[in-house]
Amino acid sequence: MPVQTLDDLAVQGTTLGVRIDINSPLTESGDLADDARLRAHVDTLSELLERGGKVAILAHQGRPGSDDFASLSPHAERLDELLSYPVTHCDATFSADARKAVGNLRESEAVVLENTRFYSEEYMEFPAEEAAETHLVDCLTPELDVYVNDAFAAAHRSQPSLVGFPTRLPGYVGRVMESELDVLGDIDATPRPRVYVVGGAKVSDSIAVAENVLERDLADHVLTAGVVGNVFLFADGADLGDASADFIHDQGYWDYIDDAADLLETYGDKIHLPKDTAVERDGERVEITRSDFPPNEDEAAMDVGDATITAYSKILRDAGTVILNGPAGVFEDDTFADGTRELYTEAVNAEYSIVGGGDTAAAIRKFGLSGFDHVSTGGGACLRMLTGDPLPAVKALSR
Ligand SMILES: Nc1ncnc2c1ncn2[C@@H]1O[C@H](COP(=O)(O)OP(=O)(O)O)[C@@H](O)[C@H]1O
Ligand SMILES: O=C(OP(=O)(O)O)[C@H](O)COP(=O)(O)O
Repeated sequence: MPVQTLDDLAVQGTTLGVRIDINSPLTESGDLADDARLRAHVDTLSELLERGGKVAILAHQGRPGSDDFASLSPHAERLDELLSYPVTHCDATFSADARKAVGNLRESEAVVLENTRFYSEEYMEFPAEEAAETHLVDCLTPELDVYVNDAFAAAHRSQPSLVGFPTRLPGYVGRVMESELDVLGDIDATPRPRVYVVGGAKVSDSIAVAENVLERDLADHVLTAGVVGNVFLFADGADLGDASADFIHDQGYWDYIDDAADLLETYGDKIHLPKDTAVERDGERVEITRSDFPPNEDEAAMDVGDATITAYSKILRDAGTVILNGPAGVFEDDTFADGTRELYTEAVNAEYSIVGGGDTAAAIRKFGLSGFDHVSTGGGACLRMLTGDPLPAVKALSR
C-alpha cells in the first residue's frame, strides 16, 4: 500500500497535525520514567521544524481509568529539552484555546496538545470515514494544512486522531512510521533460516503470528517461550502443574490451548517447545525437566531452563534472521531473567535481527544489549504487522 513520506511534502510555512506515540511509563509522582518513545520521534519533529513547519503535536498517555492516564505536560517539557526548537504545552486538545494555540504557531515552533484520550470519542474505534466526523477531527481540521502520522505504536488502533484526519487532509507518514513499515513490511526478503521467537504474555496475538508465518511459509523455526511456551506445553499434553494452569485460566488464555494444539498437529516439525522450566522453591530458582513434570502445585513456570536455552541457542546461532517478540520468562525478577537474557544475547548475533514489544525493549535495556538491526517502537502494532493484517492508521493514509 503506497503511502506518502515527508520527502513528498513541501513543509515550509504549513501547519501540520503530527500524531506521535509518546505513551510512556510514569513515576508515582507523574514524571516520565522513560523517554525512549519521545526520543524516537526526535528525527521526525526536528526535520519538520527545521524545514519551517508549524507543528501541532497530537498524542495520548495511558488509558482512561489507569494510573498512567495523565496530562502531556511533562512530555512537552521533555520534548522542549530534546529538540532545538521551542515546544510548548496547551492544556486543551481541540477547544477554542487549542485552536488558538495552533493558529498562533510561527514557523519552526511546536505545541503539544493535551492527551487526546481525555476526550471520550478518542478511546473508541471507528471506520476512518466516521472518525473524520468526530469532534476532535472536525474542530482541528480547519487549523491544519497537512496531517503526518508517526505513531506506529498506536497504528493498530482505529481511533479518530489516528484514522480520521487523512480523509480530510493530505496525509503523510513520519520517519518512525516509514522505517517500521519498511522493515516489518518486508520480512519475506530477509535471510533464511528465519527464526521467530514468540514469548511474553500476549498469547492470542502470538498464536496468530505463529499461525500466519507458518501458513505463509515465512518461518523455518518458531521457538515458544514465556506464557506462550507454557500454553504450547499444555497443548502438547505436558502437565505444567496447577499454578501455571490457573495463571493461564485467569489470563483468559485457556481456550487457546486448542489453537496451539492445532498448530502443533499441522506444523509440529517447525514449532519448538521448552524442554524444561524454572520455578521458585524455598526462595530459590529450581529447574525441572519435562520428564519430571508436574512441578509442585504452588510452583508456577516462570522461565525456561538451561536445557531449553541450550537447544534454542543452537537454532538462533544458525539463523539468518531472528524475529523476536516477548520475554522468555518473568525477566523483571532477576531469579527468572536467565532465559530472556541468554536468548536475547544469542539473537543479537544473527545475521539480521528484529525485535518488538514494550517489555521486550525494556528487557533489552535492562540487559544493556545493543546491535539488533531493528528495535520496533510498537508492541501490539508490531505483532499485528507480523500477522500480515493491515494497520488501520496505515490503511487510512494509503492512496
Ligand atoms: N512464564 C511466565 N509467567 C508469567 N509471566 C511471564 C512469563 N514469561 C513472561 N512473562 C511476562 O510477560 C510480560 C511481557 O509480555 P508481553 O507484553 O507479551 O511482551 P511485549 O510487551 O514485549 O510484547 C512480562 O511482564 C513478563 O513478566
Ligand atoms: O503503548 C502502546 O502499545 P503497546 O503496549 O502495544 O506497545 C501504544 O501507545 C498503544 O496504546 P494502547 O494499547 O493503550 O492503545
